[in-house]
Amino acid sequence: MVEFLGSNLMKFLAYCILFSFVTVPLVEGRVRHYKWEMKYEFKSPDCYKKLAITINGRSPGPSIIAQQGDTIIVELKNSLLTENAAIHWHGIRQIGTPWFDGTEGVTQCPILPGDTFVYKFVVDRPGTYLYHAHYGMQREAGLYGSIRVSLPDGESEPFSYDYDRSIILSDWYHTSTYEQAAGLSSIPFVWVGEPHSILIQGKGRFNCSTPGIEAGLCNATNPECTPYALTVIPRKTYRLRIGSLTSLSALSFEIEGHNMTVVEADGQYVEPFVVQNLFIYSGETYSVLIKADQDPSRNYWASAKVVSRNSNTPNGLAIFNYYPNHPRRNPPTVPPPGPRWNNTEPRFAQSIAIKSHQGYIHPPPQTSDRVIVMLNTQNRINGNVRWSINNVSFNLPHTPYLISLKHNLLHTFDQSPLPEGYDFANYDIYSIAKNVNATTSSGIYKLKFNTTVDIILQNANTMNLNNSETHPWHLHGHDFWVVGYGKGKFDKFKDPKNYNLVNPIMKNTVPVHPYGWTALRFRADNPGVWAFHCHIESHFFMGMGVVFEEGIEKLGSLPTSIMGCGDTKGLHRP
Ligand SMILES: O=C1O[C@H]([C@@H](O)CO)C(O)=C1O
Repeated sequence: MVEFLGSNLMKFLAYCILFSFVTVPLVEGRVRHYKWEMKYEFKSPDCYKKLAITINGRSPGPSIIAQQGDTIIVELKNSLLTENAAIHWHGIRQIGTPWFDGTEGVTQCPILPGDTFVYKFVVDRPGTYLYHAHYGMQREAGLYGSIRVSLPDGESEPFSYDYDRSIILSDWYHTSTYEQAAGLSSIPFVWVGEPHSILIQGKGRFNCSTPGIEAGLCNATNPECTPYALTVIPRKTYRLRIGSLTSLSALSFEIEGHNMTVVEADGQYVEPFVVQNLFIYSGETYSVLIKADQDPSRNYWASAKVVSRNSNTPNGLAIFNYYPNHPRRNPPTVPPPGPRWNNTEPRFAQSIAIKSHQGYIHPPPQTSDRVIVMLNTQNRINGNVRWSINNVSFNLPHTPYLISLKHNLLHTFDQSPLPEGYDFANYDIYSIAKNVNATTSSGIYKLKFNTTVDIILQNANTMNLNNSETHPWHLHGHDFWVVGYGKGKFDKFKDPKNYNLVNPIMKNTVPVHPYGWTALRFRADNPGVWAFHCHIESHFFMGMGVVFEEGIEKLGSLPTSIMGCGDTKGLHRP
């Protein structure tokens, strides 16, 4: 009897174990441990020598290559000698770890020179993500890299390819972070201007014969500025993961003679669509499939051109290299000129074309609990040029919100609520900004936990005649559904009726086009404090952002490693 029971019990247990394996795949992944050191080093990414911030000697820094469910540990040593730092993991939602979002002033104190800070978080979804500095304007100095998260073993994607490659597009200035930041906060205002070069995977080419360039600073034969070569085997299909971490520029990317099929955006599968050139804004990532199906006896140009601004920056060039041609052999053709900078139509069209992949639709909630309209304007406040949301320009406090809110240090930031909208009836978005009564604030939007929030980003004219810019807005801690784009002034009665609530794409960064509006919907379901801002580095520096708080009461105690600055001094020593 005992024997009988025993053997059946064994069978039952074996069945349970087997069953649990079948229905609940093991999601717990590996731990991937990185040891990084940030330093200033002289680099010549576009042949011109300049101080750059490197990670382990490189800019772009090392890639994080992981699998869904892995835990990433980055031991980050700040060897910048005299400068603080922080790194944001862009597109990683930090569920349960809001303190490791890496946003200085919002989720942590800066990492002091000489200190090592340990970031630890789970990459819970497959896709293409980024990391970059989130302190002052350090991203401009080259502190960034890419994160690639693959599917768990045995799972497949809704498309196929032979090889997987990643590139980062960026823009590059010969002025330093300090010259830029000081100029932006000076009276009179000194604008950062257009970048000197566009870099493709950290390589560009400045014309060393430009008049006024000091001898010895620019060397056209420096191997550091050899164009990046993407080597391909004829007839194979490549998945190219493209991320933009420009400081300012909106780009159009293309590979001469090759179509690109867009399959992923910001970590979400999209219904595939074919483009000749891809518009990409700072903070966005895309995966495109490219078949190496052209004449294999030569190389082709890959080109990134500035759009949306009347820029004199030369196009960034790389070489799409057909093996076995030499990777440094220039293509026999003139690089493609790219689209006209001021034609917004194809950019709107691309935005509207992106839909969630049919097999991967996460439908949005059909209604929202709160609508916040955000009018984006450029203003002058006390003589400074600033950007404002509903006439309020954002000021980052010295004590990070996450710590202030959790430890009731409420005197550290403005407590008055921020405006939910703007008096649209009386605001002319086509005229030079007239809202002279703009103010600054470090106030935040408190969102009720587990509610659905709509944000309407409304663009307008800047302080210059006939000028409205493109702003890529990035939300930390969430993906949002992009439920609508429009031209002109948003109509709160008419436009919501045309929202796409069937198959909208989810993203973490989205453009608001010149004189247009973009509508987003998200669930406030991730306890923490999250920045939402224009990803143009100078614009965020000039106040173009807001902060959301949700569910903070659900968080346990904060790690003491994020403390030490402002009014948190003393909190970090128990
Ligand atoms: O914020 C900005 O300031 C300048 C210009 O509007 C003022 O000189 C510009 O092009 C921006 O994007």
